[in-house]
Amino acid sequence: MTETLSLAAYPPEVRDAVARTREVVATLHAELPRWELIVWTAGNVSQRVQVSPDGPSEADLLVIKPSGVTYDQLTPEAMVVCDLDGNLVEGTRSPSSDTAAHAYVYKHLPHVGGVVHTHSTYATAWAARGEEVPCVLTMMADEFGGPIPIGPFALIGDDSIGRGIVDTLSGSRSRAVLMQNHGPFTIGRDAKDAVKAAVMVEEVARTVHISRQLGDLIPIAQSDIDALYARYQNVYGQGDSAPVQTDDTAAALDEETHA
Ligand SMILES: O=C(CO)[C@@H](O)[C@@H](O)COP(=O)(O)O
Repeated sequence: MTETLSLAAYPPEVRDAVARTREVVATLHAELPRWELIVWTAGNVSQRVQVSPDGPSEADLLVIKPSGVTYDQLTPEAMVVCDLDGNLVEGTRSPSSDTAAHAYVYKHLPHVGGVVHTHSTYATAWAARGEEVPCVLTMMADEFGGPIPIGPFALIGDDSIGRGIVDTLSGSRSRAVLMQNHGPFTIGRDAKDAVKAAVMVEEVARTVHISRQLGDLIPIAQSDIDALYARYQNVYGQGDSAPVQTDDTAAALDEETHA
């Protein structure tokens, strides 16, 4: 944590957005124990706060939980606000130890509005082997557009985890990456979308793990993966749950549209 800035330096509409985001991020942290994605304090959720009406920028802020605080204490007031260089903007406690990773993702992937990190059991077991989860379920094609990739081993404390996340996801349609020997990080158009990806990556990691113990996995043809993913982007649900679009997704959709 470096210099402390003040939220008073930001216009009222940003301060209001921070207050709303505190509520969202505090509420979403309760989803991690609810879906059994964490033990003790081993997980965190953040959401971007855009400071310009023109869209996301490196001047944005993020709201994240304080480090090492149990989830029963994570009220909106307990949340911490930082800029994308990790500077504390508002908060009485130290931000999550993964703040630098979250901030790096927001800085380098402007379409990302939410980031989640857990140590969920099955996804982390795949990370311990440095093995990507192959795309053998239609739900994986829907949600992740392919396999769940592995990111490099990286020590916590600087932006190396964030760099590993961005380098891995920039070449993938997946909204989840398994950082080797560490665990899953997920991204989304907002924090709720990233929490959904965290729930789904643990579900598919468990299913594929169990299936592989019982026999050989059957791959899904790439053309079918592409069709399932494109459908999920355009048809599933009420039209408001389409996952965050990466450059690859946008290109795939463009190809699909003009095929
Ligand atoms: O993975 C790690 C530490 O290795 C962290 O994500 C985990 O302990 C949660 O830390 P925070 O309580 O968010 O600082």
